Amino acid sequence: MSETRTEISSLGEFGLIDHLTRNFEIQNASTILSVGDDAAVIDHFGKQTVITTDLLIEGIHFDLMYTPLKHLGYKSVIVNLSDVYAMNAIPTHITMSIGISNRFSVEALDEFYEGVYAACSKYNVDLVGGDTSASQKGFIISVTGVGEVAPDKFVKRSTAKKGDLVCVSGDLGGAFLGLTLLEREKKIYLENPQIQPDLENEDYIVGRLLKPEARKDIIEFFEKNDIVPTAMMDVSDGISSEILHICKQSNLGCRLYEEKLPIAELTRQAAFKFGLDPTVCALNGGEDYELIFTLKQEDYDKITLNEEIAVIGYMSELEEGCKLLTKGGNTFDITAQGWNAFRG
Ligand SMILES: Nc1ncnc2c1ncn2[C@@H]1O[C@H](COP(=O)(O)OP(=O)(O)OP(=O)(O)O)[C@@H](O)[C@H]1O
Ligand SMILES: Cc1ncc(C[n+]2csc(CCOP(=O)(O)O)c2C)c(N)n1
Ligand SMILES: [Mg+2]
Repeated sequence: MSETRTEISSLGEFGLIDHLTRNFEIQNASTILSVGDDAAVIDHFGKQTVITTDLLIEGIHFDLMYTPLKHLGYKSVIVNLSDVYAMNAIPTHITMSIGISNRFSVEALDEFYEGVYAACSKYNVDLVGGDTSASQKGFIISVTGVGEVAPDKFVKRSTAKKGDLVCVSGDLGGAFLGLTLLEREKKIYLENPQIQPDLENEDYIVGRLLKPEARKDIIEFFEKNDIVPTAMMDVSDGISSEILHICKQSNLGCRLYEEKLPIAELTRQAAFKFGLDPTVCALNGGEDYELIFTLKQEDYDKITLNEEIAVIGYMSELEEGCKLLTKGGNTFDITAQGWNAFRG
């Protein structure tokens, strides 16, 4: 960020909006009308439209003490696009609404929007509107994403079938360990501001928290290989919570295998350093923004080539419950211990 500090009041609300959106170029033919009117107009030319919205609140979803604004702008878009991909759809448009306190300067918001635009450009999404307001305390962000999908190719949570394979993309638990590390360093710093944060060799887990990506590649892989998952959702709260949503909504049980859970070596090492069980971090951590999905068994051969996809179990009868088979041969009930903003 530059050294100058421009007060938002010097631009006014409309001046600020013009300032923040002045250089943005439209990338999608479906964007008929963008920023500047009462609403945007989108024409999806015969495709179906998916729409999803997310709220991010300072102190609940992010801490500005260790979150650079550019990363926050990027992540705010990513968490939303992840929900669009989780419907097997391609995101095309977002709106971005912000509530800002007078702590923020125009330069600070420029930095946030640099991240927003970086994500839009990487994922070919147009920012077509939003809303801007003052907030008495804390930074509030609301993102709405719109995407398109071929008629009836969208994938719900409720349509898994007995015997289907349970799969997950990427690896799990890293973001939670990044958060654990940054919270620890924050506490040390607050107790003794002379001590510099010790983040050496922790780029991977910190990156998983602060700069997640959405799994566009997995949706493109499905399209290319003629795969339509039977059910899918994204992993924001932790896979234990997410698989229970799929089971409940599909009226089925499941059996997952601890040894099959994809956990990066760097995540495993970080867990041991904190005296935590990597499996528990992978199951309950949250903010992985990976995709969990179920597939017909006959699609197994098609996915073995993709190293970014792990088969972690299968769907069973409702009566069999939702179980985790441990490396030691024990069976546990999977419980929803994932992230919950309302837990006291
Ligand atoms: N205040 C609300 N009013 C109306 N619908 C809501 C409200 N809050 C959530 N929903 C809807 O409830 C469903 C579940 O929402 P939830 O936010 O738990 O799922 P999610 O989008 O997968 O989670 P995440 O926010 O972590 O991405 C979605 O269909 C969502 O649109
Ligand atoms: C300061 C701070 N506190 C907690 C967390 C952890 N966290 C925030 S949102 C979320 C899951 C998805 O939320 P939602 O379901 O609301 O989209 C998790 C695990 C964090 N990153 N920063
Ligand atoms: Mg979701």
